[in-house]
Amino acid sequence: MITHWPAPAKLNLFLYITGRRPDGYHNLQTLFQFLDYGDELQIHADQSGRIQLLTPLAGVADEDNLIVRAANLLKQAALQSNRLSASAGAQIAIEKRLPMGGGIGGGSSDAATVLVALNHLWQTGFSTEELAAMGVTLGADVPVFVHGFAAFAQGVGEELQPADPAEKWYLVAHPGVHISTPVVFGDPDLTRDTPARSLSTLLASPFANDCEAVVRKRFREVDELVSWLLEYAPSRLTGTGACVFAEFDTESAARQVLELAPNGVRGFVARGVNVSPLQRTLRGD
Ligand SMILES: C[C@](O)(CO)[C@H](O)COP(=O)(O)OP(=O)(O)OC[C@H]1O[C@@H](n2ccc(N)nc2=O)[C@H](O)[C@@H]1O
Ligand SMILES: Nc1ncnc2c1ncn2[C@@H]1O[C@H](COP(=O)(O)OP(=O)(O)OP(=O)(O)O)[C@@H](O)[C@H]1O
Repeated sequence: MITHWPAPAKLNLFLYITGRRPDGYHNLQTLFQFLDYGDELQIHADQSGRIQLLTPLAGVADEDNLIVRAANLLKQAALQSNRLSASAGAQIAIEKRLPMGGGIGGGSSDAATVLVALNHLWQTGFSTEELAAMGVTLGADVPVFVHGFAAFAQGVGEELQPADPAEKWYLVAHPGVHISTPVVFGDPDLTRDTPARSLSTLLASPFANDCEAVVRKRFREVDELVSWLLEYAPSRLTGTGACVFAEFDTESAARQVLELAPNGVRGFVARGVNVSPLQRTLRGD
């Protein structure tokens, strides 16, 4: 019985905005890779009929917590298709390591891990596609975490195609500011007209993030952090921020720079991986 389930972070190695849909959502071309670093969940299935979160998150009501929402979503879908009895329940605890709202996918990854883990523990037999379809209702990034392979994503992030980018070492740093995703996507100066390109063209071009210019303009802390990291390595924003990452060939090179980080900057060093730690756990690797 698996009891410990990883919820890894992700990076958007590149992120381009190719247009805006009538409903206001943006069409993206982005390359997702996982990190071998993240939250860790302990999950025990029981017969209490209840989803119990043993470790509430500060500032997030339990019913809004993506962990609880994902568990309830799976349970409802399983009840409706007669795969589960109403007495099915779970106790879930999380060791939260990922900064919230950092653009490294913490909440989405927690949700995906709960979907995959409870589908396994409750033996509800949903396919990966079915879990991803449930997950996208919780957040645009949940499907990539459910599938568990590095991916080139298009549409609003739901069209996934497996990819195999180099597995570099990253210094991921948080400048200590909160950045709201809708505010970035709503900025009038956001670049929204980058021409769509093929994956092979994108892989052969320098990687960039179309959100970075407006985020650097609005947040001096991000601007300064990117400028500082660029002195050492190729560096940019992930998602809509606030985290930025710098890319290195070795772990020790990344750690050396982390030790020099200015006051107020929190960070960690992790390896980029193309198969997610969640997939490895499920496969028993
Ligand atoms: C930018 C990424 O971090 C790339 O990985 C994600 O697509 C963002 O995913 P997320 O934080 O889960 O965002 P969601 O909760 O799905 O969307 C938050 C808000 O951001 C805007 N939004 C989000 C995704 C998208 N493709 N276009 C948008 O315009 C919408 O206003 C939406 O209401
Ligand atoms: N389990 C959870 N972990 C983190 N945040 C959660 C969780 N449940 C709900 N939330 C809410 O979701 C918000 C966004 O959190 P998250 O860490 O997923 O953002 P993010 O890293 O910006 O995600 P993305 O990279 O997908 O944009 C938080 O500010 C918090 O209010």
